[in-house]
Amino acid sequence: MIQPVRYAGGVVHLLDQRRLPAEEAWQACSSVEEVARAIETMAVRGAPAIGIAAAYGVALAAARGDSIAAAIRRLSATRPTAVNLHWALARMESRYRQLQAAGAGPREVAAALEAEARAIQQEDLAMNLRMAEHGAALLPAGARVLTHCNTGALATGGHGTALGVIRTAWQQGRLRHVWVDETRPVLQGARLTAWELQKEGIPHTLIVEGAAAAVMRSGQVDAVLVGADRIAASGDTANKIGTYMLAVLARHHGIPFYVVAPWSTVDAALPSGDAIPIEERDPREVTGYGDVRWAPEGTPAFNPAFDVTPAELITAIVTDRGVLRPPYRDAIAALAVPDEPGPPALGRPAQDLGCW
Ligand SMILES: CSC[C@H]1O[C@H](OP(=O)(O)O)[C@H](O)[C@@H]1O
Repeated sequence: MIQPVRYAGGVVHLLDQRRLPAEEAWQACSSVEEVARAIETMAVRGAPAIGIAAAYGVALAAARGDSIAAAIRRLSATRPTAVNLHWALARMESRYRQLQAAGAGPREVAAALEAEARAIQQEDLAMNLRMAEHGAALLPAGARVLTHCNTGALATGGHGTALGVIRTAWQQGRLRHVWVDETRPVLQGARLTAWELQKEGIPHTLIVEGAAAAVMRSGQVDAVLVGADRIAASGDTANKIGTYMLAVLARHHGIPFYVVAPWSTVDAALPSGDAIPIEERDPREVTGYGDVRWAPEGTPAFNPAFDVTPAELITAIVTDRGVLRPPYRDAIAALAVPDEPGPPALGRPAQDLGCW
């Protein structure tokens, strides 16, 4: 099974997703700064996977006797939209406060924080497997689905979210074909989803985003499956740029539009999608790729990494706790666990936890 994040002996090992599919290269991060830069440059990416990487970054800080507070602050500042990152850091912070209150020494703290990060990773895999069963049951036999970006094992603790549903549907013999959106500008679909599907022999066809409407109109799509980076209490969902466009197209063509995400992606404290921070990335990701520039030098470009799909365009939200149907505010409230640690309120910097 593909696991893009590993940890051993105070080093975070990341399968460098910028270099896939050409080469499977691992990056060894021996400092919090290296982990933070790997998240910012998308060497590791995908909402759950960056949460897992950040959690191991905190464990790495403890193993090296570095400031936990400084590590959490730095890692919190890497990418704003994916709530899993902030949820994971809040959980690591909470565990560290417990250890401090108990008077734990440095070695005990390091071991406990490594165990907490490993639990986050293992729980994510378990959530994905549960979610995939819920999602596959929604698909007709012989389903032809369209998916956006990469929501597979590369983006999570394993198996995947939307792509996890696709994997499970394939294993159950319910899936016929996958339309893979290339997903400009970083091409997570063309580079990463195609790589994952090819490795498992799952039938798929790569398309440019601009072809999605025609493919839907041709009657060759039974469902659209996407992941999420943050789901507000209203059900409004932030996901990779281009998702909102697919939701509008799916509604126009009468095709079910499913969001698939673990509960760690739900930000129940956020009333609506209007307040979800949308990461803006380097315009050079739009004007070219790597060393190749296709727009004229100096061309202005707008590069939001995500957009928000209004809840009314979402047929169902598939989570590890079950399938949510509208009205989502009620459905989310019904599944929320009272006093469950959630992500910090938007914009709250990591509290100073005190340093050694
Ligand atoms: C299960 S991954 C969720 C989400 O993360 C991706 O964003 P990025 O590649 O920028 O990290 C994409 O929005 C996926 O749908």
